Amino acid sequence: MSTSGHMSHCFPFNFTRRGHMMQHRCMATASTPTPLAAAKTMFISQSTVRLPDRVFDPECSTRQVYDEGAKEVALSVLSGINSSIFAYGQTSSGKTYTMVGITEHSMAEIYAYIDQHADREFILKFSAMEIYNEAVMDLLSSDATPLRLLDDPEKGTVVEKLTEETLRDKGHLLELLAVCEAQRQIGETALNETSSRSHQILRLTVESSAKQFLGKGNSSTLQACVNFVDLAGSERASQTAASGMRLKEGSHINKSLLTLGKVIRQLSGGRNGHIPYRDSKLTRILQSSLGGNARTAIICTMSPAHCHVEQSRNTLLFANCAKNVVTNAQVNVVMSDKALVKHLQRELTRLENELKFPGSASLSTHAEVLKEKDEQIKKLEEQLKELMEEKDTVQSELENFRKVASDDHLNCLKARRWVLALSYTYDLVDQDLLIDAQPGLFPRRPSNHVFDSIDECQENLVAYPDVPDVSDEHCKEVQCVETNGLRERISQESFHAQKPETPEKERRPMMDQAEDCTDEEKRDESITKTAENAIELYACDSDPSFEIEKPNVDEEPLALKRCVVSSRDTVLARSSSCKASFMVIPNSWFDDSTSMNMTTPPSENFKFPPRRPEKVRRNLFPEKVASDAITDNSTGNAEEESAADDTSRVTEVKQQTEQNDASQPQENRAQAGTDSSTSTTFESPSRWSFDFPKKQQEIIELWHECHISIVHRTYFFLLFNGDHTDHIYMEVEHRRLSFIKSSSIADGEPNATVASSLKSLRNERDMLYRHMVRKLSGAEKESLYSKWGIDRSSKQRRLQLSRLIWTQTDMEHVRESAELVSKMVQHLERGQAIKEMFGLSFSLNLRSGRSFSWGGA
Ligand SMILES: Nc1ncnc2c1ncn2[C@@H]1O[C@H](COP(=O)(O)OP(=O)(O)OP(=O)(O)O)[C@@H](O)[C@H]1O
Repeated sequence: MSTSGHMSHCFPFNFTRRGHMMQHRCMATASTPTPLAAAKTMFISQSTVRLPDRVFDPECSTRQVYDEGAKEVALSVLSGINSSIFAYGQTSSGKTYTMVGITEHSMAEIYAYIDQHADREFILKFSAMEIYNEAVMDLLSSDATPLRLLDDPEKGTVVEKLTEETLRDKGHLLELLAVCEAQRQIGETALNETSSRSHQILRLTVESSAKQFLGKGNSSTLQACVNFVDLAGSERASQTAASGMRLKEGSHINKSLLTLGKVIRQLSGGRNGHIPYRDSKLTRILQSSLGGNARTAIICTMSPAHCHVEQSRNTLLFANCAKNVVTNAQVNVVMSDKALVKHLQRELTRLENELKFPGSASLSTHAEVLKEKDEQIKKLEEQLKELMEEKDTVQSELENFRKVASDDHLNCLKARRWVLALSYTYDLVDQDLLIDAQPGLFPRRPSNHVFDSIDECQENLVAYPDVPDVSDEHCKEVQCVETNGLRERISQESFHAQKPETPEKERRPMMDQAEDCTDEEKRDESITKTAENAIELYACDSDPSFEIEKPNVDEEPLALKRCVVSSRDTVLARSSSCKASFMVIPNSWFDDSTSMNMTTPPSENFKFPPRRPEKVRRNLFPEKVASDAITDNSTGNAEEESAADDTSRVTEVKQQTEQNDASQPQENRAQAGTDSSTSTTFESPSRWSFDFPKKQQEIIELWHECHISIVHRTYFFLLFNGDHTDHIYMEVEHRRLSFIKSSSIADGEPNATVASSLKSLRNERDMLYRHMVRKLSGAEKESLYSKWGIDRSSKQRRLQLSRLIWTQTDMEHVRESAELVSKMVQHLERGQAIKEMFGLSFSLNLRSGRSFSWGGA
């Protein structure tokens, strides 16, 4: 590239077009109107690969520099992309020499391209200007008047009145180039005898259209310009020995080059802040080429002379910044009105489609949206299923309520029967005994008879006309039995003594008392007798061994006393009515709303083994039984054997009791006899702490076998935790459960009681299932699912959980179940319940406030 020998290197730096389409309104044309000036210009994005930066050695020809560093940029103009090629460097480093060669090669190739593309019509325009001492001069005009720079909103900076020649051919261009060269300010300096004293800008505008569309109104035209810029060289006055005019020129040159350096530096830093295009005419005119819609190549020239090392360094610094500048070159398409309308219509359709389907730009997006919707549908289906399950449960409950409501009358009648049983000695104790005592007074009924239906009950009432009808008010009497019956203690002797001899006229007032609910005392008196006896009978029948442990029955507290039976007490034996009184032990300590088992008639809850009352009677009244055996031959040998067994068992129990009393430490007995409050502790605390786990486990197993209410189990389990005063309650519970168990399978197979209990359990589980939603947090539920082996993805996991509660008898499961239920049941916290309610609550509780409610239910 060197011609004079003192220039050796050339650095072409290409400004690279990046980014995408920008609606850059720019017409890089002169002020002279062109045939396409009225048309609209569109900018179309085009991906362009950034050219590599190159360093050329002194021996490189200008052709090589052009080919490898400037050609692609220069020829971009044929594709509708603006381009610029700069030469930057110190004075006399070969800028002008290089740019002349680059311009010629470019022009030659442009014309060669035009020649090769006959299908397109090209229009080439040429303009030239120089900036001399900060004045813009038209190089194609003889007028030396400086031109003004105008800011056009569409075209950017425009040089006013700049001559733009439409080229006829290549020769015409060469002529104009010659004119420019002639017009340009050149001066002699110490470094260059033909030193350029101005910045020269040669501009070639190329417009091309496909010939086939020309004149049809729908053609589009590519329009772009290429600038060949030969900058004046930076110089030092000391080196150029400039003075006077040359010094002034040098000052302007340096000033404008300084601004160019600032702009390049600013642009290379990412366009942050103000870019001082307007600080010089050079940067103002080249604004679009430096940081706008153009591809740009900068050729930096340096002198190898050692004395120019500082200038060379500055040139390299400039080049280093320039290579980082990024421009936004676009393909400039000028469209006719018709073509523009067509294009805009297409664009409108596209935008409408985007509006119709927002966010659905791609198939992948569609798939994602569909997947999301599917998941939402699945969740909703799951929720719907759970809601349907809840609805079914509630419906079934509603049906139960309705049934209960419709059976209300039935229940009252059943309660009436029970009250009758309580009120009349005829049926209170054992009709067999009464009949035996006063034969003929009452018609005989099967000793173990249990009413199976209300019809039978009514028939029975008809069959016993002496028994007055009891109003529905007696339904309330049932409650009295529970609330008051246990408070009073009636002498067994007086009760027993009055019972057989009570004449009908004496019994009648008792009946009146039962009917008169306004007189509570009288009612209590008549009913509580039977209630107490019922309790005693219960204890009697459950486990004789319990009696053995009792050191002093007379001194036992009331609660205990009612659970302990002496051989004398058992004379009351059981009757169907007695059995009723504690057959209605609530299987479910449950909400009133679910207490259908509460309304279950006592006689339907449990049924005695058919032969059992007879056996008890035989044991207790062997003489009477013997006489009965004479008059009633219906009893067989088996019964006699059984009676003998029972008799021997009672005898054995008595013997054991005596032995136990004898072996009991004196101090214990003394204490038991003097301190009734502590006499409930049958065993020493140390022994009880040893026996408690065993007893507790037995009770748990009995709960399981007897299908006892979950809430009851939970309540009991949480309340009684090994304290020595718990002994009595646990003993009572144990006996109660033992009795229920033996009664429920008395016939060798489960009776209706089991089904009823199971139904109650199911209802409880349903309630648990519903309450889990509100009472348990998501984390708690998740933890339980995993702990109890429930598949967390299962749709019925909550239902499964409710079905697993209290289904095992191992202590860990029991404890977890109790904790879980306590969370869901109101008033189940420790301390809110009283232990006493477990000791003697054996009577019917139709509307008792003691029933536990579900929180929020
Ligand atoms: N590659 C080259 N081969 C041969 N001669 C060259 C070459 N480059 C430059 N010259 C000669 O060097 C001299 C200075 O070159 P040129 O005028 O191009 O420098 P310049 O950088 O334009 O100087 P200024 O900034 O002062 O205008 C000219 O006589 C030119 O012919």
